[in-house]
Amino acid sequence: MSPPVHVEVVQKLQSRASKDYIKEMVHSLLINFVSISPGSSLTEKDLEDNLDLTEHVQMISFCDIDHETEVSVTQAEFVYHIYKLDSFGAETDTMTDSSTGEEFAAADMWALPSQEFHGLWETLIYDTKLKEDTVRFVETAFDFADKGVDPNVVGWNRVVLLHGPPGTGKTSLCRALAQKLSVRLSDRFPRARLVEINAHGLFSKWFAESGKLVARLFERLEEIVADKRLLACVLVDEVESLAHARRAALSGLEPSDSIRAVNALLTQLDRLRRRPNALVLTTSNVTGAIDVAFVDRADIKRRVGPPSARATYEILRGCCSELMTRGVVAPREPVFELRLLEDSRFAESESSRPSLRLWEVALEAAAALMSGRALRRLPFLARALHARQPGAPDLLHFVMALRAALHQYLADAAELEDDSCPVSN
Ligand SMILES: Nc1ncnc2c1ncn2[C@@H]1O[C@H](COP(=O)(O)OP(=O)(O)OP(=O)(O)O)[C@@H](O)[C@H]1O
Repeated sequence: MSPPVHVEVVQKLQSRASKDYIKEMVHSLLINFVSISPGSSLTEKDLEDNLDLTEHVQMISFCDIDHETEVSVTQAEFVYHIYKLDSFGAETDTMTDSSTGEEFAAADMWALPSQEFHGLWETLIYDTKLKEDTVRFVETAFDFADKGVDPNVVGWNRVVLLHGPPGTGKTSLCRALAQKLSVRLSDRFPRARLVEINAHGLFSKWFAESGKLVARLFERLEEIVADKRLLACVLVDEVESLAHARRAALSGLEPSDSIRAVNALLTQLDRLRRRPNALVLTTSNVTGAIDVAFVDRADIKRRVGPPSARATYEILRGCCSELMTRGVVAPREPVFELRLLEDSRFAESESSRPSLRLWEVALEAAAALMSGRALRRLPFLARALHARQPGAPDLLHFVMALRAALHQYLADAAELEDDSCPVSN
């Protein structure tokens, strides 16, 4: 039997309807469809003919984790996730250094699913199964925890490490993953939080105070995880900074307080990962071994690299579509899916020309190992510097401007390298 299709339904904040009522309405809509396309969504505009639905529903999305191709509705089993997005944004947990009175952000905290991360999952494009695998790993780990599988017999844990070069989407993927889990696991965990620990900040300044700060931070975390029906995702970005701080302390460059603080943080994280409702997410820009024993134990370790040519094309295609939707590039015309270009054997026609030029830009950018972050900046540079006419450029002109922006970016990066400065991606 094929896996169910997960249908994610965002309920409007002001709607007071019950989840069951919404589920029934959405189900009655879907059974009239012939097939469902995983990864696609229905926005309010698509639903505007159905007044009942538009009163309560903001968006319906079909999850692409379990299916790659169209699913026929007659054969589909639907699993519904009805949720509202939290619109309060991050709550910053500030701490005060008692010796100087200075405040600094020790952690940011979001209630999930959050408005801020809505749609983030879809914007991240990898052509390996990185996103899907990561969700499955974590879901399996929660399932093992639920069933009481002894981790000493079958090795598993809920520590994720994403490592790779800067700007490749590691932090974004951790946030998107936490959001996705808060939706998919909402039966088990009706409440969810994401806590981002500013590890770099914790250890960069107040070494003497760090130990106390860590202790206070974890007291708060303990309060959060004490609620067993709450999914607590704790993100530690640039986890290698812990190893650096420890090494610096060991070599006598930093006061010995710092080593105690780093060790305290690692011990606390280690304790946290044993809580059945906690998930520890870590990222690192260091690709080799990170000398932090705690991270060594992560079962879920994945390298996140710069986007391939295919993923690059998809990222730029999404940027072009967004700019056409907003009228920055006009008129609206199709940017072909790569699959369509391949089906037509890359034959050039009036309508395929912009897509073919875009594919050439993607090939060049991927060959230069350009990061996702740098790619997402190219359209802005293209419009600002290389398509400067007063009116909106058409798609073909805009793609040529993208190519010019890419060449300028590569030339600037080469110059920076000549000056032996690290290139910021
Ligand atoms: N594969 C990708 N697909 C789509 N967007 C991407 C991809 N990789 C990076 N980006 C975009 O690049 C930006 C930076 O991503 P993010 O900060 O998550 O990267 P990172 O790897 O954590 O970087 P750093 O290590 O420097 O913090 C985000 O806006 C993200 O959407």
